Amino acid sequence: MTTPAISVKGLIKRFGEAEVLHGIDLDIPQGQVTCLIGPSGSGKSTLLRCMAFLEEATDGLIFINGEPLGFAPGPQGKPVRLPAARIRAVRSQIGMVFQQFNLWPHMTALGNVSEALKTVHGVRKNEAEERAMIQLKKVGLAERAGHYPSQLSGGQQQRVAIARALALEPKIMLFDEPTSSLDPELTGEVLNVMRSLAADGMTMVVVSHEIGFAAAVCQQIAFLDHGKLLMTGTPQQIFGKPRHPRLDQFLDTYLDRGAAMLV
Ligand SMILES: Nc1ncnc2c1ncn2[C@@H]1O[C@H](COP(=O)(O)OP(=O)(O)OP(=O)(O)O)[C@@H](O)[C@H]1O
Repeated sequence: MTTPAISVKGLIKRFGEAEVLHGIDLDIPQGQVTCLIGPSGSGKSTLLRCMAFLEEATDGLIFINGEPLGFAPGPQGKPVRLPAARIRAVRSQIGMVFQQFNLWPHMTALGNVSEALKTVHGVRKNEAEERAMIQLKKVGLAERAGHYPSQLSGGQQQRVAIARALALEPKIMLFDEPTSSLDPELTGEVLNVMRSLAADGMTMVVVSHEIGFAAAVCQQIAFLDHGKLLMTGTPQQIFGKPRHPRLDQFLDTYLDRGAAMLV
């Protein structure tokens, strides 16, 4: 069997006294798109952020392409923290895109995409800009390379943010509500870029309220509710009838946002 791109085992996350993830087990298959859906506050972003080691798990383990992320199994079964260099190496396989684009306002699109290649990876300016242009082409923004964020629409800014993540050549891309701050027209252009990444075989995990996108593009849907993974399956298994009553309740809330097609 192929090693999952990400394997989450018994993940528990507490913020102080509050436990928000209660023991999650989830495999993210290679080359597929997995969508995390669920009501607000169910723990989707926290789970995604743990997968990127932006949050440390309180307990449990996460493996990226078979390698432990952050913590490895210790002698008494207790997770043991790995050295920072090891964490960085495993983490570098992951690219992340957030709801807020967080572009540097004083840099052009090309500057934003090439910056980390130069400063973090020590790539020479010319090569970094060549590689950045390849990614800007991929997201359909080659002709906007010289524009500053203030001269770009929200959708274009998010596409630059995607290109910036792709420039570091991740094996896995995580998206945390990438279209939530965009109006429907601009949402479509970002989802199209994500569709084409999926068609290229990129492993992706997407937290999204775009149920239509989840149904059409994802091979796996994971439904979270109150910090528990209630169901995992294909869109047909998850959205087909009869449905879990909690899922029906959740979909009812989102009917005006693309889920009507599922009913
Ligand atoms: N840094 C934090 N400190 C304390 N509590 C947090 C923190 N981050 C998240 N939480 C809590 O964890 C729970 C899960 O939050 P999370 O953002 O993961 O949910 P979500 O499903 O992504 O919600 P939404 O769809 O609204 O973004 C919530 O109760 C939230 O208040």
